Amino acid sequence: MIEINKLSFGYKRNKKLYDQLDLKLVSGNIYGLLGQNGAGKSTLFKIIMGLKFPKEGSCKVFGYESKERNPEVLQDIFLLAEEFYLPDLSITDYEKALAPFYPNYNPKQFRDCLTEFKVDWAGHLKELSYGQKKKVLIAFALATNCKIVLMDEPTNGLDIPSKSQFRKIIASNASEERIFIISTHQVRDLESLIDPIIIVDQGRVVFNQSCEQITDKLVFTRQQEMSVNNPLYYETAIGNDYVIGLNEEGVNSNINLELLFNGVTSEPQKFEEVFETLS
Ligand SMILES: Nc1ncnc2c1ncn2[C@@H]1O[C@H](COP(=O)(O)OP(=O)(O)OP(=O)(O)O)[C@@H](O)[C@H]1O
Repeated sequence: MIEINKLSFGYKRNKKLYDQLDLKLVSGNIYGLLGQNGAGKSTLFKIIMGLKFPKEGSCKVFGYESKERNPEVLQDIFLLAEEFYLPDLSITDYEKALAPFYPNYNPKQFRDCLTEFKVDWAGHLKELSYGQKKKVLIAFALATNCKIVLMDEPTNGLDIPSKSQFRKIIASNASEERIFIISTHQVRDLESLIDPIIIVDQGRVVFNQSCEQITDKLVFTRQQEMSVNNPLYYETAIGNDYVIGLNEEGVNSNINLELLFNGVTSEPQKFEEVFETLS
């Protein structure tokens, strides 16, 4: 549904942010997009939305080049940006102004989601806190029923109970026809929701695996709990060694996303080899 082929992009002429990027994203998934600050996550969203154009290669959404900004594509794709502007309107006027762009918009879904988030839908946007504004945008994004929903750091600014509500709401809105791509640094907020995991680093996708593939091939443990020979990656914390090893014994462990991210970004080749040789 989203096909990126040999895409190169840079803001400056002589400096490429992405170089020959290949990526295929299919419906029925809630992708987690991880990368260090400046890795290019927001830029990738802009390219998919047709807000930035590839310098080389292509980015196709539903078979159309995203740079063409085809209206049929735009009515089925929604970007919740990390930084956003909301006009000086009541929530209902905001809804009235934007909903007509989305043919599958469902007003009941919008109100139900706001009620779940404890935001009064009869309120005014200017009177809301940052977190409440974000909840309005999340609710609106879901109510558009767009087939592709891109969310840039959606849990930033949400309070603790809202983060688990967010996971619940996204999971209940996911379907075989939709693609969610959620970029985040708050991996703990989204553990158990995002799958597959994509990691971008230095202009390329260094990791793109489903959680099943990850737990099949890797084991996440503490050296004190299970002895791992030749760990792929380890971190020492107070009194503990957190380890990623090869899952040679067929053990079922929980993915430690923070550890995985640190491992893949510090030694991408090691992880690439594991997933290439074992697949
Ligand atoms: N409009 C712009 N003009 C020039 N450079 C830009 C522009 N927008 C982003 N960049 C640069 O492109 C790189 C990627 O930025 P981007 O915002 O896509 O990263 P990100 O992965 O989303 O980062 P973060 O996790 O900090 O939000 C950064 O080095 C940034 O400085």
